[in-house]
Amino acid sequence: MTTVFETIKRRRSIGKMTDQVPTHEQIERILEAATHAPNHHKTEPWKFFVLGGRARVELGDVMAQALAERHKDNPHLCSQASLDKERNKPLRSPILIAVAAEAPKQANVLAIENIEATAAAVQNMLLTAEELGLAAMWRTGDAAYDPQIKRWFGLTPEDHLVSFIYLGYPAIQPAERQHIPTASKTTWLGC
Ligand SMILES: Cc1cc2nc3c(=O)[nH]c(=O)nc-3n(C[C@H](O)[C@H](O)[C@H](O)COP(=O)(O)O)c2cc1C
Repeated sequence: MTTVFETIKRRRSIGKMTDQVPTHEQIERILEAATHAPNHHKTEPWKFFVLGGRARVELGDVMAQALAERHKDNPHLCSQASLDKERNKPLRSPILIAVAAEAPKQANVLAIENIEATAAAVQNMLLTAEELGLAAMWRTGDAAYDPQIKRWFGLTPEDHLVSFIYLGYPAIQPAERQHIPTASKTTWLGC
């Protein structure tokens, strides 16, 4: 039986995936794991958009349009090659899950706490993907913060796209990663 700690240590971002599509059961398990994340005021602020097949092509088209719009005053920053690159991004994996944090609906809820809860949900998803033997990668980039992209998902400008999770089966082995020792990040007080 693998422990949570072992799964945490084994998880790595994997950017290259095969064409094999994860099953609905696998995706549903990943979504369920997300909903067990801690969240203040029990807001459960997350929303998930599972994209496969043509939906990824449609998102890529909107991402390319949004890129062109962002650079409309400096079109030289927006070559055909960069538009094509942007359009192809969602095709890097067979499934893409966009994870959003809703803007607060109650006065006592802080936007940052909804984002934090959703980030915890994303980590649950990455760990569950790891446990299922899938490859996953948390990506953002300018598209995640673009109001036009949010609108395409039916989100408001105040909602936050916390993660595009690229999901599939690994086509590569992740490279070694060196961690900064916790000692240099930690201050012990009173113990
Ligand atoms: C908020 C956030 C945004 C990220 N966005 C990107 C991204 O746009 N592109 C990318 O290649 N990786 C992105 N990553 C993944 C990191 O590059 C990756 O987690 C880091 O290199 C550590 O590698 P590991 O996940 O294998 O431990 C993002 C991670 C987080 C937490």
